[in-house]
Amino acid sequence: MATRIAINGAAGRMGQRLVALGSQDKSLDIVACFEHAGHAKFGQDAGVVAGIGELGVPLQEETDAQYSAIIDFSVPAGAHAAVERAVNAKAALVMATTGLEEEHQAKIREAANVIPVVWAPSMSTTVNLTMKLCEIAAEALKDIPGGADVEVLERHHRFKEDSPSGTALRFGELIAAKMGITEFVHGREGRPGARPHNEIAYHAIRTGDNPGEHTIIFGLLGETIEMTVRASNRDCYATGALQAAKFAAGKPAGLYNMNDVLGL
Ligand SMILES: NC(=O)C1=CN([C@@H]2O[C@H](COP(=O)(O)OP(=O)(O)OC[C@H]3O[C@@H](n4cnc5c(N)ncnc54)[C@H](O)[C@@H]3O)[C@@H](O)[C@H]2O)C=CC1
Ligand SMILES: O=C(O)C1=N[C@H](C(=O)O)C[C@H](O)C1
Repeated sequence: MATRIAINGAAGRMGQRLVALGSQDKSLDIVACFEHAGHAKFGQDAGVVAGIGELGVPLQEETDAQYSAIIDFSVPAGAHAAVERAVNAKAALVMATTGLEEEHQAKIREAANVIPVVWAPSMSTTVNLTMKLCEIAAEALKDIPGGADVEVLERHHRFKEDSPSGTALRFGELIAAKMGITEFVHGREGRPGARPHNEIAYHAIRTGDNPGEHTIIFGLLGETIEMTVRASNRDCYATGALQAAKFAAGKPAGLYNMNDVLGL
């Protein structure tokens, strides 16, 4: 039987790709498409808005439909609403929105006591694989003579509201945990002085319509290793999120990540 899903933020850049790809997947049934009532296309058919023709599901704030998973790609307030919807519906939650304040993050952790939650800053297979590779590099380089300097560069479209990306922050956290790094900086200017080893720096570039790329640099004295992972469109995130919804629906309550979903 198909997994019945709801999409939160359904008229957004990601929401539209979820509607388009989810509607082609015979193992899924999109039964609700939530949007902010102030959206210019609120009330219109979600499939028409996504450019795939009539889906029979409007952009709405409420639904009577039953669903077993809800996927959220929206904004912090929308993510908060998605948590409440998931808990009330006893449905699984796939949380993809980034830039969440601590209060929103606490709500997600609390929800995971009663429902299954897949929470990840990137639903992409190659990004999650690169995270694993960076952990291997960090472990190998943590005690290298002369030290290894770690910097995380990310590039995204001009419309992105949060910086640095949630993915960049996760790369930094994972590497810091392996290397025992405790300081984080965001860009540099003036005369900050010689670079300390106990620091990871983030650099966020915002141009055009870039769907997302991350470069992680481990700079040694005499050689450098860089890992770059790059999306050419948003479908890598959408397919990962749809896979996460199928994975989580019906699972025991708890916090899961994309390694669980992808078996990494
Ligand atoms: N985890 C992942 O793999 C990925 C995460 N993201 C994150 O997803 C989020 C959304 O990204 P985009 O689709 O590019 O943004 P977007 O701005 O195109 O879409 C957000 C949508 O949420 C809607 N919205 C606002 N308030 C809402 C509410 N209260 N309830 C329901 N919907 C509401 C907006 O009207 C808009 O249509 C961002 O935080 C982004 O960083 C984006 C791509 C991949
Ligand atoms: O806003 C985006 O577009 C993206 N956001 C996510 C993030 O902040 O990490 C994931 C992806 O890089 C695209």
